[in-house]
Amino acid sequence: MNQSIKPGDNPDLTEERLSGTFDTNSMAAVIYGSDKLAQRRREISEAVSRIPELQDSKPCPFMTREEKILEGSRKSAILNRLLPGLIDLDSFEETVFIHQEVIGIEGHPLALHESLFIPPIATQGTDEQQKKWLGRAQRREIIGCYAQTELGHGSNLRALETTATFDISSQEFILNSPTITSLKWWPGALGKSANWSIVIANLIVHDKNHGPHPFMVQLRDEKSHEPLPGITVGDIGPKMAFNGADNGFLGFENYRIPRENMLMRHSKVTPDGGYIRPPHAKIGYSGMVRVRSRMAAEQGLFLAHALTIAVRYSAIRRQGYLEDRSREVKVLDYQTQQHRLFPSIARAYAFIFCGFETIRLYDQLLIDVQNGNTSGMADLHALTSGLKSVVTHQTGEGIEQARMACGGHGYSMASYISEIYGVAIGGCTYEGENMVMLLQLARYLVKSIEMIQNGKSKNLGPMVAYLAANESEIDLNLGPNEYLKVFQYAARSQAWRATEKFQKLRNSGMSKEQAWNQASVELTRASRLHTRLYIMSTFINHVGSVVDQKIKKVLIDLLNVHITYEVMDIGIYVQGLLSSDQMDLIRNQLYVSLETIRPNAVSLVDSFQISDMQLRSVLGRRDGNVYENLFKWAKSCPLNDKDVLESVTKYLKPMMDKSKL
Ligand SMILES: CCCCCCCCCC/C=C\CCCCC/C=C/C(=O)SCCNC(=O)CCNC(=O)[C@H](O)C(C)(C)COP(=O)(O)OP(=O)(O)OC[C@H]1O[C@@H](n2cnc3c(N)ncnc32)[C@H](O)[C@@H]1OP(=O)(O)O
Ligand SMILES: Cc1cc2nc3c(=O)[nH]c(=O)nc-3n(C[C@H](O)[C@H](O)[C@H](O)COP(=O)(O)OP(=O)(O)OC[C@H]3O[C@@H](n4cnc5c(N)ncnc54)[C@H](O)[C@@H]3O)c2cc1C
Repeated sequence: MNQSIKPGDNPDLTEERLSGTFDTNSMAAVIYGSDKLAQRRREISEAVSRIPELQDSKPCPFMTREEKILEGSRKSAILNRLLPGLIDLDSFEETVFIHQEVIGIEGHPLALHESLFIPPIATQGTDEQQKKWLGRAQRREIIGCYAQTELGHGSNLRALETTATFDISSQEFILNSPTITSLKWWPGALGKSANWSIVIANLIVHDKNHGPHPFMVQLRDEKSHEPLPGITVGDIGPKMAFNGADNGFLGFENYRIPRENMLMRHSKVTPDGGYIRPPHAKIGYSGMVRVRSRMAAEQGLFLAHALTIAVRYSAIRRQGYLEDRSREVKVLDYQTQQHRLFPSIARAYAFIFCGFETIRLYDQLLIDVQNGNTSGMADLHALTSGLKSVVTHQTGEGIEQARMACGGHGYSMASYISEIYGVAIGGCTYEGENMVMLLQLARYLVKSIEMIQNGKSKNLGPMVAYLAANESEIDLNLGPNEYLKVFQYAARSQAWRATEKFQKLRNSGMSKEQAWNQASVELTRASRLHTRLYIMSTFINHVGSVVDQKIKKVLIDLLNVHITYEVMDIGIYVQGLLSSDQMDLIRNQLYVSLETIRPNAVSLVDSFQISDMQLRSVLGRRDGNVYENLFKWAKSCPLNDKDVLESVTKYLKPMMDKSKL
């Protein structure tokens, strides 16, 4: 049963919902991990919809940037008062969810507070530091951000220029931005809202640079909100999207903070200027790993937003004819439309499934690290580096296809897809530019192959064990596991090809860095294939674990769309393995899978259970009553407040008058 059916809905959409073969609440439970979690999302949406002061004052596309920031702040403040009665305050998921529900995806002054400011205090601060700041931050007595990137440096953290020099005599660190390129640039909420920040600066003790470390830094006076002396701070200006957030710049001039403001759970500076190393050199980067580990699920949901809009709209949009010339068909019936949208539905499910898995892996790693075991850090760094890169890229592609699938109306801000696209593709850049992160994973793949070459295959972790296999024939009595083998073949041969290229260049006398650079396109290809293999195998495992048979059946259908599409998409890498007859077979299986999934397409996107409030799309409305609401939306555009604008009276009219003969 599809739980979205209501009286007064567009009959085309109701027809789609009636053709679904499964219960959308049960599917939501599988998507979000449990019936309880899915149920909590519905309860929160429902509760929020009944609170008038949390509703949008006008559609976001009609707001200026200043209005967006004001609206985000207004709602954040109301939420802070109401949160205790609405959500479990200890749940990060519920906190994120309610903010997205109420404020949306365009960012807001507290967007970074929960995800990048509080976690480093909680994981890298000592017990005393947590006692001092955590409660204040959680109550939102202070608003924080995360200032790492600089005007001249982002990807390469080793080149950061901001310094924190220890002054033994005063027991203080002195922060400085020695050059224009050392200004912090980009941190969200820094521009106008935050009064505190985690600042990443090079720790200098006794003239020795110990590299980037995190510091708690007060930026603005807690009473007046004016920048404190020694601080230069402001907003960096409008962005491609995400304009509800005030990304900012920040400079320091001999700005002093107490020694106790360096986050010292792992690295320490003692009062006499001694430096105690962390248990793992990159432990200070763990805040980034945390955010990356959450990005697959987050991005999967961005894709889910765009697909909810495009699939629902495709079910009410009629254009052209198939056999029956008496009525135009739903565009969702065209194979091209299905090919454009259904593999993306499968990807959205796959990203969310493997996203929740990486969140679980991170949480486990955190426990291990707190217990002094850092051995899992390299694996998770490699995995999340690849995953954030592949998922953000494919999400961007999927959202853009969703926009095009909506024809002209997809281009209107009424669809809201352009905003979803703009926000989502920010993910290709933030938390590590995609190419840079793919190359981090490639280091791990190359090292794994070198282990095989050195006869140490048995030391390989489970995620890279396939690199040592030797599959050269596939029995195409195709089930998911055979597809997995095809993908393993592709990922393995590309990883070996890239590694051998790198090694050959090295053996020719080239420096390690030059050889790496000249092999880097091949290396990034290897990283993508490895990651896509991981996504596919997680999807297969997840579907295998589903108990409800009706849900399992439709997820198997979706998995078939995924595996056939993915293998067709990497055809060039499997030419040595699959014959052209086998490729034809897979292609036909894909077409059959598209037909099989067709009756469930609307129910599959309904199962994401994204409310109208959160979706903010006229095209994607749950009730499917698009045309009358598009007309209402257009009429409410501020340009239509007057019939004759100043642009006409001041310029166009005089121009036309002058042009009259
Ligand atoms: C109120 C609630 C609201 C909540 C809102 C949520 C809303 C959700 C919707 C969100 C929508 C929009 C939000 C937008 C938010 C945007 C926030 C963005 C923030 C940022 O971008 S912060 C800045 C991020 N910056 C980066 O990521 C920089 C990338 N660069 C690096 O990480 C590093 O420089 C590097 C890893 C590329 C290289 O580091 P380097 O020190 O030079 O090391 P290498 O020499 O390359 O490698 C040496 C070895 O170290 C290993 N290594 C590297 N990193 C790690 C690690 N993290 N862990 C373990 N090991 C690591 C590396 O593998 C090498 O190992 P090897 O020698 O090969 O064995
Ligand atoms: C929406 C948004 C929000 C952000 N929020 C924050 C925040 O809250 N806090 C914060 O500190 N930062 C934030 N950032 C900054 C972000 O983390 C950086 O922009 C990001 O890490 C990329 O760094 P960069 O801008 O220096 O890119 P660059 O490194 O200059 O990238 C430019 C090009 O160079 C290539 N390149 C760079 N190095 C290499 C290499 N070694 N090998 C091959 N190619 C390379 C890249 O692939 C890319 O094509 C945000 C950015 C955005 C877009």
